[in-house]
Amino acid sequence: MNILDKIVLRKKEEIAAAKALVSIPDLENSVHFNRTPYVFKEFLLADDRTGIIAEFKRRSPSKGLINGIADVAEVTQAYNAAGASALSVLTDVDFFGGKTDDILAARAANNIPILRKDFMIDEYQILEAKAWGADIILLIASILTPQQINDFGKFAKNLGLNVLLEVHNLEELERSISPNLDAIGVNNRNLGDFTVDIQTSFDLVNKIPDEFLKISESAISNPQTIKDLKAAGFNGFLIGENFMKTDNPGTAIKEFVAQI
Ligand SMILES: O=C(O)c1ccccc1NCC(=O)[C@H](O)[C@H](O)COP(=O)(O)O
Repeated sequence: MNILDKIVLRKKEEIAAAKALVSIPDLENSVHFNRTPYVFKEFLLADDRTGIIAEFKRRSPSKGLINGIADVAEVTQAYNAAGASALSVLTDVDFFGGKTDDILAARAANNIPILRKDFMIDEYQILEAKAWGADIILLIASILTPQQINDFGKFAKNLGLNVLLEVHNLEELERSISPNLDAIGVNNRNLGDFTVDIQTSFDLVNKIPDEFLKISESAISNPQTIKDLKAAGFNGFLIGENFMKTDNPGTAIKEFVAQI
């Protein structure tokens, strides 16, 4: 069984446990549920923002422990102050060391969009994202059918959330495009074998219809790469490990931004 299959299998158990603990009416009555989410596009294209979606990531299947001590409010505030257009907060517990409280803490500390970064396979998770104060959800093409992408996208849009679709190749892109999406991200990491190649983004950028925001995801560590991706047509750049692996992710993003 590959890692994605393992993640999805465990995710089903995680969702069943969450449903038993917190009902849908409880989610709908939570403090953030009725707030109007930020519009992702406005922050991604703003002149005073960098296009960087800065990720809070403690660990990953490919790298193991990345940062066991960083404080989510402190780091995300520093990302925001450095000009991040949005924050990505991993909420997967077992494989990425995420917590529900991470989104709540990031929400309380910041006034820019937050992506709930997780493996979304059930509408319940979209309701959770809204209840926790997220603005954007991720739909990963390799674990969803085109019908699920369309339906989950519609469900999220009806809640006012922004929707980011993640693809890794042309076949996933072509079968997954739906009107219920705001942005399409090209993941430079192959989630099956963890190999990374920025060329994946350059190969796919012109295949993404211009009505969608274009995001390059993963394995970005060089400021020159941002310049090259921008020139190729990308609007956004999802970066996690490059900042989180340092002793001070806030300083790392500041120094990175000074060079783009
Ligand atoms: O990062 C992993 O090892 C990973 C493994 C399996 C599924 C997803 C994975 N990562 C999720 C991501 O998309 C990245 O956290 C995100 O794009 C940031 O990437 P990076 O800048 O390389 O940390």
